[in-house]
Amino acid sequence: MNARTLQNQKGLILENVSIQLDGRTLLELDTTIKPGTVLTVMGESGSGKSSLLDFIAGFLKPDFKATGRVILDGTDVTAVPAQERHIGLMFQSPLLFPHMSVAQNLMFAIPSEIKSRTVRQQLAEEALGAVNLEGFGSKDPAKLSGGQQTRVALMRTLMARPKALLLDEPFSSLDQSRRADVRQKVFSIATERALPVLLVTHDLEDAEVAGGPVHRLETPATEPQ
Ligand SMILES: Nc1ncnc2c1ncn2[C@@H]1O[C@H](COP(=O)(O)OP(=O)(O)OP(=O)(O)O)[C@@H](O)[C@H]1O
Repeated sequence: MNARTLQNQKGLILENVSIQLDGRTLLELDTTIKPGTVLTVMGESGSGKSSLLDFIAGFLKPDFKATGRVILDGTDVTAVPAQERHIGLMFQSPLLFPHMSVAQNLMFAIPSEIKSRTVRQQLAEEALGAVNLEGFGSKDPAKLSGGQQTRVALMRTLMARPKALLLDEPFSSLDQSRRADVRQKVFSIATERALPVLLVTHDLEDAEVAGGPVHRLETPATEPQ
């Protein structure tokens, strides 16, 4: 794809991506995730799901080699440092900072261009309201339930105004009813903000609700040591 064609491409393009480990190809993927749609990636343990996310986010471990390009909203970000890619990540564990209140966790992610403390506080409050956690700002994250922490983590990821979302089993610590709620919230925010989303999950229901294409990674013939 030449530079001029690239400029008009919205969404996340994974162009001829190939990841190798110890001289063997772990996975290959060539796809486009359109704005507001979810690509679900499934695969057995060891098939390379985390490595694929690491590559897209910009921190593939040095033991791996990769070729191909990551193109985000028309810009080739393959060689751009992770912190400048504007890609939001969410993992199985919420990973909230334990020494900060819930509101401080949220405000930490707000871009530094927004300097006004009042505005930052207001954005944090609005974010909590969006996931039905009004009034939780002053709480210690450790005192929240798993589902509440996951909702805060989701909003913290979104506060940074990412251009794409990579979700690595983000709902797996939630019980069934909370899982459905949080999942719905994530997908509706992604649609509202026209974010391309790559979701790694083992749950077929997640894939069904996401409604987008499903890519299955091949199981490695032999588990590398
Ligand atoms: N730092 C590393 N050095 C060498 N090999 C690694 C390293 N990290 C992971 N691997 C191997 O690379 C392969 C792919 O790992 P990866 O974590 O991407 O798979 P995964 O599909 O995410 O697995 P899981 O579902 O168990 O998290 C695995 O076989 C793993 O053992």
